[in-house]
Amino acid sequence: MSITVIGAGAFGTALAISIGESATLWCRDETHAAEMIDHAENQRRLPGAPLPSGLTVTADLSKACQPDIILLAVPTQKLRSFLTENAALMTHKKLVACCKGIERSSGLGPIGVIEDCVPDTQAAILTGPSFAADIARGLPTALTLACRNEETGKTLQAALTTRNMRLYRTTDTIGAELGGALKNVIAIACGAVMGAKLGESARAALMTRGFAEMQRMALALGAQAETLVGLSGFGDLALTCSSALSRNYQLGLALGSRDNFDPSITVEGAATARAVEMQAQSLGIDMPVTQTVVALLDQRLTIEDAAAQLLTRPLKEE
Ligand SMILES: NC(=O)C1=CN([C@@H]2O[C@H](COP(=O)(O)OP(=O)(O)OC[C@H]3O[C@@H](n4cnc5c(N)ncnc54)[C@H](O)[C@@H]3O)[C@@H](O)[C@H]2O)C=CC1
Ligand SMILES: O=C(CO)COP(=O)(O)O
Repeated sequence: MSITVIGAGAFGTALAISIGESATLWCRDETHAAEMIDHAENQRRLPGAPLPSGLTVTADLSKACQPDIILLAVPTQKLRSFLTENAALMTHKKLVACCKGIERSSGLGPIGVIEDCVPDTQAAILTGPSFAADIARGLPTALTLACRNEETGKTLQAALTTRNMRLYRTTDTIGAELGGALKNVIAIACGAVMGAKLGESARAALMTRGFAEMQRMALALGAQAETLVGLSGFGDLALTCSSALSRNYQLGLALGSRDNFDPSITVEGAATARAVEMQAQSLGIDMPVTQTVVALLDQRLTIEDAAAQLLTRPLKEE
């Protein structure tokens, strides 16, 4: 079955590599597309990962959008502008969000954004613990494919499972979206703890209390508890909070150690933290770790003050 991947970033390229010769990889920049074809590699975004010989790389969007299944691997905050501009090409397709975040302007997850921009579509999300570099190297990974329509979910699960990506299926799109979005915020917090050398015990505490607030928010918005303890929630939280390969964790490390961080790097958790903080406030949900991350990002709090603030909150039951 032919499949198109929109977005020749690290993740889109890795997905296209794993899908192999039935994949078309669309890149918005013609020069970049030509470079990828010449070098059989995406040297800008995923160096060291050869593109399989049958993989089609193109900058021609109408050519790329022929297949019925389209994977959208652009950052969450860019998804709306891409879809708004190109909605006509996306209508009646099966659109699979391959991004993790909450849109800052609307508070919607990727599926909500897709449904807003392309009403005649069946939207799904592919999420879970998986670094682009691991997928591209053929290392084993397991992800969640969430789609409200069970039949479409089964079709996508079968079409997108590859020899190194094992897909589990759920109809709980809210849980899958929120798990992937919220874990990035907690990963920033964990990176900050490690960057400030506050210790692994502190990181484990933050991961656990961060997971508690992920669950509070997700359940309040209608997610199923089982989804949060699955690959898209706990699974991705564990990966992202413990690996220096994660860009969200790297941003946290930089905040904690007061180092500079390249603002061009895709870090979904920063915008998501702000979107989630606002939503939590309006819903009356207690999310102290997320609030602290926003304060650190805005430089309203030092890491030392942040730790002191979290440690001196009123004592409570677990
Ligand atoms: N890199 C990774 O290991 C993983 C990334 N993801 C998710 O994948 C999503 C994308 O991340 P990466 O590929 O890593 O980022 P990236 O920064 O490597 O690539 C982003 C891509 O989106 C394209 N893009 C940006 N704005 C666009 C627009 N308006 N229209 C069309 N294309 C646009 C860029 O040209 C670039 O090719 C994020 O939501 C991330 O959380 C998920 C799992 C693993
Ligand atoms: O989502 C990811 C792994 O599952 C990638 O995390 P980063 O976006 O923090 O690099």
